[in-house]
Amino acid sequence: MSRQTRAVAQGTFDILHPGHVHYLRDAASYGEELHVIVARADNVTHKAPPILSDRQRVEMVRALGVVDHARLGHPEDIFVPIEEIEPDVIVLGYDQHHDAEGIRAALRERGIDCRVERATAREDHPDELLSTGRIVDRILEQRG
Ligand SMILES: Cc1cc2nc3c(=O)[nH]c(=O)nc-3n(C[C@H](O)[C@H](O)[C@H](O)COP(=O)(O)O)c2cc1C
Ligand SMILES: Nc1ncnc2c1ncn2[C@@H]1O[C@H](COP(=O)(O)OP(=O)(O)OP(=O)(O)O)[C@@H](O)[C@H]1O
Repeated sequence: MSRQTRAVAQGTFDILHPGHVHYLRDAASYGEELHVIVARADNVTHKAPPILSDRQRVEMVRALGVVDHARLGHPEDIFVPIEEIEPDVIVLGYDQHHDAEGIRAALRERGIDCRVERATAREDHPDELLSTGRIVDRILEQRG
């Protein structure tokens, strides 16, 4: 029997919101099995560090119905989990700072045969806060 096609999504996933659910559903539509790599807090250097622990963020992502497998990322080399998962496609988030061409080049260099696609954004709705940063700001405004 042929194996299921694997899609990979990745991110910090600190304080889950419907934007995360949209991304993971979109990523899941690229394959039959969705694997999620949760960034280690030590590697989140491009924005404020996550509020919740590595362990808690992985547990919450793993509990989502759309997710088949979730794991904590590697401490140093983001391509180690990719080599282990052997995905058919990596789906970048709509606003993820990673450059798709740069990732494709790194994959080629390592001999990994895998597509790189970009997910769509969830449309803003007046009753939704679709950003962890904005949720934290709202908490500080209302409870700080
Ligand atoms: C293909 C790919 C693999 C990744 N693997 C890891 C990893 O092994 N360990 C890790 O800490 N972060 C990993 N990341 C996450 C990024 O390093 C970065 O922290 C992540 O995009 C979080 O940013 P965001 O929440 O703003 O999207 C990976 C990202 C990509 C695109
Ligand atoms: N509104 C949204 N629509 C679609 N995808 C989203 C949305 N918000 C987050 N994502 C995606 O979810 C993944 C993880 O996002 P991340 O953990 O950085 O959350 P965030 O809410 O964007 O954080 P912050 O507000 O701190 O920047 C990223 O790939 C990101 O593109």
